[in-house]
Amino acid sequence: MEDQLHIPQVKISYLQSRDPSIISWNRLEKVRANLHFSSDESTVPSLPLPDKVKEKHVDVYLRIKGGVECSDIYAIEEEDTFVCELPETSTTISGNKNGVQTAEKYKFTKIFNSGCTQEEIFHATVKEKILNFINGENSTLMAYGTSGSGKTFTLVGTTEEPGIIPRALKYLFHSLPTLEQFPQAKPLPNGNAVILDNTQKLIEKQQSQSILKDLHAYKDHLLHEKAFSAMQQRLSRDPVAIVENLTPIINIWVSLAEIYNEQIFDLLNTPIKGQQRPRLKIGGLHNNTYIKDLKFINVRSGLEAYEVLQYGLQNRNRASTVVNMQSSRSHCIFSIKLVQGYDADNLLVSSFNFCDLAGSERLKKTMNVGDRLKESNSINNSLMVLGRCITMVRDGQYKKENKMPPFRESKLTQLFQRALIGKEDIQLMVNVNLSKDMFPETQHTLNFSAMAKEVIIDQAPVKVLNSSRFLDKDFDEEDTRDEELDELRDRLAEVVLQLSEERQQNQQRQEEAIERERQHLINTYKEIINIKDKQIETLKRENEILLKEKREREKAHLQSFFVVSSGSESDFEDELGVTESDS
Ligand SMILES: Nc1ncnc2c1ncn2[C@@H]1O[C@H](COP(=O)(O)OP(=O)(O)OP(=O)(O)O)[C@@H](O)[C@H]1O
Repeated sequence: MEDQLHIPQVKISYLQSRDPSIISWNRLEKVRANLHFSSDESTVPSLPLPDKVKEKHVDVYLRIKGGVECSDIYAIEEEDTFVCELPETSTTISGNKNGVQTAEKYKFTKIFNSGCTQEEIFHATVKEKILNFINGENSTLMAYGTSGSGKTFTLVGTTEEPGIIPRALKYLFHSLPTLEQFPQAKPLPNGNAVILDNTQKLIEKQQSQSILKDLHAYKDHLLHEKAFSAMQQRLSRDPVAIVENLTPIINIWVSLAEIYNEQIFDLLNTPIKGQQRPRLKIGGLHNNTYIKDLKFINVRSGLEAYEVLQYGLQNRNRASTVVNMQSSRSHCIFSIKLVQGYDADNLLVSSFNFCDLAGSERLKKTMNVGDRLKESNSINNSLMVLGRCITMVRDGQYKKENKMPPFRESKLTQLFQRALIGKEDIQLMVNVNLSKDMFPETQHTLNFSAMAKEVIIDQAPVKVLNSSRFLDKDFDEEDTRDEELDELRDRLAEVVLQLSEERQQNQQRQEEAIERERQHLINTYKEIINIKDKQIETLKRENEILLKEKREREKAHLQSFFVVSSGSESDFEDELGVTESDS
């Protein structure tokens, strides 16, 4: 049985964008770097290839939010073990629920206490990865945590305390020589690159200049510029990496995308006035998923890249919620692409993705309604899918379970599936707020990170020196099929949404009609009751008159009878007084 499971069964997925090396989850096919040299190899100096990376686990860091009072149920042992005392009713990750007070231990690559500076965090996490990036390795850093736990602060930071991204940009550009005025090669979304002709060079230059010009019109632009130059000065004493064997072509490009309510938008694409920002689709190509039509902007310095980031961030969906005044309502992906090489046939593209995930939220706590509630549902759902994918990848690696993680159930996991299965370098920055009232959220976050920490990265980084022969046209057929599937899927989602909206509207209409009918009946019955009340009043009055008349008649009758029998009217009056009071 065991042996049968190990027979590779490579099935071509027509749901593109699944990594073809995924055969089953207990077996990840080993794919070795695939280098394409079309010209005489002896005349082309080869690009540096990293050594085969030893099997290792995903790096998971824990950052404890500063400026909040920490609950005393938490403790840090050494620099990598986080201890959490669980109340009797809690369930541990190992499934314990025995009514005994237990403590759960969580291992991290490193724990950053609330007093750690942004600089310390950068040095311990991303700095080394930047060198791997220059060597052609892809890398992803994801910031995960509940809303308000400090994800954006860790990645982007503030003008006084710049985060990992501006520091990474500074470090990257200082490790490279001064870049050419005009870009020579541009990355394609599908992972390849093309050499630009003179006209294209001009167009690309204009694109980046127009974005920078737009940004310079913002009033707080100067603040960013000052903060970045202040930071550059502060870091100028830091050792700068010496990178050898750099190629004649070196270009850096950046992009910024957001996944908002399961729709992808290009934050560097300013829509024409009055129009909505277009929705982008996911494309798939062999072992690569990418965002189609995402704009990449050429940058020549850390400052330029940082400015482009700031430009895009102004367009990000943010809103004030109960837990965070400036809550990010979307997952945001800032990508840096490095294109290096010699000529059209020898280009290498590496990417570094920084992913600022939207924070998970407890709906009860956030008390969100309307748009905020819709966003919360979408955020929580995609994070749940991320958790399920990580758990299933980990179970596949350890328990040899043969299940396909549900990558396609959310745009986020679809885009990062290659990194999530451990075939590319991925780091997770887990942000927690250890205040007492955040206990359930913190425990959930810790359990998530424990799963992620166990995922094995078992693949040497794949390097592909592309040839222009392998550009778009070769993949047209696959792309078209993908596009058709994407369109069908989108159409289906739209129809489902439309149906559910119509059902809701119908229900609302029905409820309104019932309410109207109810009100009508109430009013009708009220009127009937009014009329009846009036009739009763009239009857009462008539009855009283009749009674009075009758009494008058009887009185007259008695009077005449008395006069006839006794002869005195006054005697009758006296007698009547007695008679009336008696009666
Ligand atoms: N380590 C820290 N030290 C000081 N202030 C912090 C720290 N972490 C976060 N903050 C502050 O807390 C607030 C919320 O942080 P941030 O916006 O980064 O949270 P987030 O996790 O990105 O939230 P969301 O998911 O809702 O966008 C910000 O004002 C930020 O400056």
